[in-house]
Amino acid sequence: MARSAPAPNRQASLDLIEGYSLEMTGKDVPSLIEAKDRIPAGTRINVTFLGNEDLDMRVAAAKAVREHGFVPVPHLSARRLKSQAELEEFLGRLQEVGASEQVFTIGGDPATPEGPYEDSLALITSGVLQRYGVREVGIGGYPEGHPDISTDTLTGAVRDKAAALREAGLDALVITQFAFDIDPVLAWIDALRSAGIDAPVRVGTPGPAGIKRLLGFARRFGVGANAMIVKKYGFSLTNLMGEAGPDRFVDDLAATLAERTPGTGLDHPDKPGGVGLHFYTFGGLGATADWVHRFRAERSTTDAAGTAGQG
Ligand SMILES: NC(=O)C1=CN([C@@H]2O[C@H](COP(=O)(O)OP(=O)(O)OC[C@H]3O[C@@H](n4cnc5c(N)ncnc54)[C@H](O)[C@@H]3O)[C@@H](O)[C@H]2O)C=CC1
Ligand SMILES: Nc1nc(=O)c2c([nH]1)NC[C@@H]1CN(c3ccc(C(=O)N[C@@H](CCC(=O)O)C(=O)O)cc3)CN21
Repeated sequence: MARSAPAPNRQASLDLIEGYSLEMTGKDVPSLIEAKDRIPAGTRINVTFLGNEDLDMRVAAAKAVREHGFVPVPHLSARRLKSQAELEEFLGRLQEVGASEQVFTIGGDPATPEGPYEDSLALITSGVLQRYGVREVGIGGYPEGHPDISTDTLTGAVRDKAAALREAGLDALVITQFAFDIDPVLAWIDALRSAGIDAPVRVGTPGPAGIKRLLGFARRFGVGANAMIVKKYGFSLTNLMGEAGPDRFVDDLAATLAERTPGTGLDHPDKPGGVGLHFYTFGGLGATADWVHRFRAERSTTDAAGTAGQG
């Protein structure tokens, strides 16, 4: 039986949303330019490394992120890199545009590697990243597992990557696969902390988007979306028209984290032990930026007593 979340806690929701990060693809530069005035300066924006983009597009996207006053976090997809030379070319060009300090290393969807890197650990231990000014490395986390990879393998991989980053003197953070259900996310954060990993966690969160599109990505990436889960999230499988936003997901996650030992959980997402949000902008950067503004406004209103009340 699903745990019922505590009553919404406005301040906790506002704390959790602080310092959120966004994700865009190499094709989303027009969307970034359209939305740039509604995204807080200094926001971290990840740039995906998908099969249907090329290096020029990825470098141009990271450059645009930097030029508009945000922090670019380019993805390095281990299995999609054809050689060390390609990795060095990509990192060199990112460094030239001031976009190599923070990267996100990811295994890469190909079933077999296209080059020398089997997984994201191989990129971290290659010794190449530091040579191009990389200071911080994001790694993936899967509260609900992965369709092609066992949970034991994934757990071992997070541990090995965190250890390798510590050894290499690189900062680490974990960005989780998106979810519609906070229970597996909270259990996964507890397991990470019990394993002694205090890297900040950015919880993957679906930005507002069409319900059909959300379900399409959930199916493609192995994210739980049964009738009970999506009902808690705020939509119904019997009506796939319309849009859904993460309002309840963020409120429930924030209120639950806030109930925990003070000083854990809701610390700023860039501090060890902290938890923040990473939005997968399936419906567009602008739609996600607008959603954040509305979400904040609704929770910043003061009640009759003139204070930002609880719940
Ligand atoms: N969480 C996210 O936001 C994203 C996740 N992914 C995908 O998640 C998967 C895991 O990536 P990481 O967490 O960096 O794992 P990883 O690179 O740390 O690898 C963990 C283990 O899974 C194996 N593995 C990695 N990719 C695989 C694949 N495509 N098929 C079968 N086995 C694979 C590795 O050999 C290793 O033993 C990759 O397929 C990656 O493309 C891709 C983009 C974003
Ligand atoms: N296992 C796994 N693989 C992934 O590639 C992946 C995840 N998980 N977790 C979430 C992120 C987000 N990802 C994506 C992938 C495509 C679009 C997207 O908007 N695609 C456009 C056109 C293609 C493009 O713009 O690149 C689309 O309309 O599908 C967004 C986020 C990839 N990601």
